[in-house]
Amino acid sequence: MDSRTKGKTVMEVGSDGVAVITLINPPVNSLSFDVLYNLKSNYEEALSRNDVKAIVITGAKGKFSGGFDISGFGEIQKGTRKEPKVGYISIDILTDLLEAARKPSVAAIDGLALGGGLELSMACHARISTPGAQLGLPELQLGVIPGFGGTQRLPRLVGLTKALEMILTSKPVRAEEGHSLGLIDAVVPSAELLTTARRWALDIVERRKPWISSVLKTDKLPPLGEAREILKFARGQTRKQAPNMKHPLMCLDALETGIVSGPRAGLEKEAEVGSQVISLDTTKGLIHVFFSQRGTVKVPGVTDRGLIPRKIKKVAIIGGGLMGSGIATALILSNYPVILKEVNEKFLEAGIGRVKANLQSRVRKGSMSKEKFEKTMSLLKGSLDYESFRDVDMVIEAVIENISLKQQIFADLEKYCPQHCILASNTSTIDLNKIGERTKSQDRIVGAHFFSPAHVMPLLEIVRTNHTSAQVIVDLLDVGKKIKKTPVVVGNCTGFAVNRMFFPYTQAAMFLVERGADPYLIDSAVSKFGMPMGPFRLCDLVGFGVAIATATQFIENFPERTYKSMIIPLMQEDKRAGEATRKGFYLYDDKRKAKPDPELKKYIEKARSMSGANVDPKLVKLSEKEIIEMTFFPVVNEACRVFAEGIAVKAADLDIAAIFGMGFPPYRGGIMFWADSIGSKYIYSRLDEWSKTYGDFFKPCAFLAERGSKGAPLSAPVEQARSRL
Ligand SMILES: C/C=C/C(=O)SCCNC(=O)CCNC(=O)[C@H](O)C(C)(C)COP(=O)(O)OP(=O)(O)OC[C@H]1O[C@@H](n2cnc3c(N)ncnc32)[C@H](O)[C@@H]1OP(=O)(O)O
Repeated sequence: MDSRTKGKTVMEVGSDGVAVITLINPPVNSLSFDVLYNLKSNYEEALSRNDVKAIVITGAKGKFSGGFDISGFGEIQKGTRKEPKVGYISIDILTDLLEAARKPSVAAIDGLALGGGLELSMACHARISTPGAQLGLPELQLGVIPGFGGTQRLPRLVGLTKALEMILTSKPVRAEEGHSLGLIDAVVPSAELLTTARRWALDIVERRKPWISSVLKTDKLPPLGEAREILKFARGQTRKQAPNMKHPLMCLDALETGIVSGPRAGLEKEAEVGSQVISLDTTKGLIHVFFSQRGTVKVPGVTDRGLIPRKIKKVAIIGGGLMGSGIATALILSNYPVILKEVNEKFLEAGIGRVKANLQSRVRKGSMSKEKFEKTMSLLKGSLDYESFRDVDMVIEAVIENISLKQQIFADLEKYCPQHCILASNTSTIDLNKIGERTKSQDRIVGAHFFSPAHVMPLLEIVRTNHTSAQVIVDLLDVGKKIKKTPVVVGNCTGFAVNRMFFPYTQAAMFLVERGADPYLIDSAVSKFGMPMGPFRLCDLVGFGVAIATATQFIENFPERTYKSMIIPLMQEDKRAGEATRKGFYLYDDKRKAKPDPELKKYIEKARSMSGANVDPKLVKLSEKEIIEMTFFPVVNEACRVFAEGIAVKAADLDIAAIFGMGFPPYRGGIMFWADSIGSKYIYSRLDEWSKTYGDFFKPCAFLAERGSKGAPLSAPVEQARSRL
């Protein structure tokens, strides 16, 4: 293969007259332009050869195809590749050459057929699959649409309602379900896949099996009036669920055109819309996220040293509170035997009870069987001492944020655990060097910062000190993968990456409110921006106890840029501690529905007089855009510090940390990507102006000042970084 080309296809013609074309582009046989153009020429050759009666398309090494090569979209966006003529792939190649051919084709699907992969198979005249293969159109998740005919063929094969569900949720179905839906014609063991597909193709030639062009099918489509109602409902839902994104509605336009005006018009509309969506900002953001998420496991100097992850056979967790029990749940769900240690019987029972409740909720929802529940729970053992720690491979400490308590625990762990055992702390803010101060095991001390609830939230912040060994990081990355978390490896400091970015966000909100801005308008603007909730609603959810404990760490460590508001401590004094007490910035009813509270004014006014702040008429009347800038530019500023200090090695890691740790909207590409879409010059100038008016909380850091003065991108690599990694 030429080193400049990405993938290829090969064709072999058998004595039975079947040409087998194999897609080859490791690791997932993505459909690069090279693969697609090769496929076209192989296909043309097969059609022209007299010794070929039928064609089978398959993928190399147990995978049909993971879809169009996503980096191709990036090349078109950057202008490094010219986009082919609109409709060239979906109409000229897949419809007019492949589906309309006078020789039939069968797709032999092993492992997966996603996106363009499934669309290619739907243009064939039959599909045979191996058991368990994943079949789906996940394009919307990437900001694009199923643009290789998927908007037209899927509804015709599985019906409009199911097709909408698959396309709008981006969720794949397994081959067995695909078979019952009519998407797959037969499910056969892997060893029989090719022989069955070949025979099926010849059976079509001999008219023993039907010759079906999916795009021409109409039997699964509802009558026009009903179809319009279904699409209207889908549009309403989409507007509600994805108000800041255009591409899902554009995808529905393509679907509707096909149903109303026929498949040819539908394919043309799909091609037109498919080309338009590539240049949407939201699409650029989502594609950036796809590659950045996969990039977090590539840590220079760590994962490029050929280290093999050691097998972690048993894990111990210290502390069965909310975090400890969540972490235990995540681990046993991935088959790790776990010892949960507590200080007394009562706490231990409560901790095990929480794990049980986490699993029982799955049983109630039907996502876990009773047998699986019993089997999973049997992996958990309780303990009140360290005796059972003698053969554990990893310990995760998850007790309250108290430095001396943690120091004592780590000193004990060094005594009881084997030499190779990884000593991890789930601290969310405390410097790991301080935690390990009383041990000699600095090389195996690491942060494993989970987010609550730990068995649900996808991020795992792996915190590395200057002493943590590369092997320990590699081991933890492997555990992260096995428990299905997105890991981000960061350096050691107060708050690490996520909490350091989080902190200015809530602080900015407090600052604005003390100067007269309406907290409920702030929450509403931030939710419209795409965060799951605003900063005040979030403080209520997290609880004021946690908020104050975290704030204390920041006040101690970064006093020059900490805004000290008394709003939360004043409410806490009055036994308003957030959602758990049914009162915080909001009032909560029995169903936990939040309602604004007029009494809040009282606390704000008191806090204002304590801090000596005045109502600022300009800040009272902020537009939504200004609210977003004043709450998120301080986050960008802190992210820049984190990046410049080498706490994060890549700006893209901060994007992933912000998305999975803070709930930053993925379609904005993450905090640094979003900042660059606005421009460093503008962000710098705003922060600079605010810092002159309102003080050092807004002061742009040196990194932002330097890049802002040149208008340079914030996410460009840091040269000669004082990397802590
Ligand atoms: C009009 C048509 C449009 C389209 O078809 S758009 C594309 C639609 N397809 C998808 O959205 C599928 C995206 N890929 C995935 O969901 C997953 O991947 C898989 C389920 C296919 C495999 O998952 P796992 O086994 O966990 O591997 P991994 O780490 O996600 O990926 C392995 C490497 O494969 C690259 N990759 C995967 N899919 C594509 C693709 N479609 N185009 C380009 N690269 C792809 C990744 O980036 C990574 O690469 P590295 O090892 O260098 O990190």
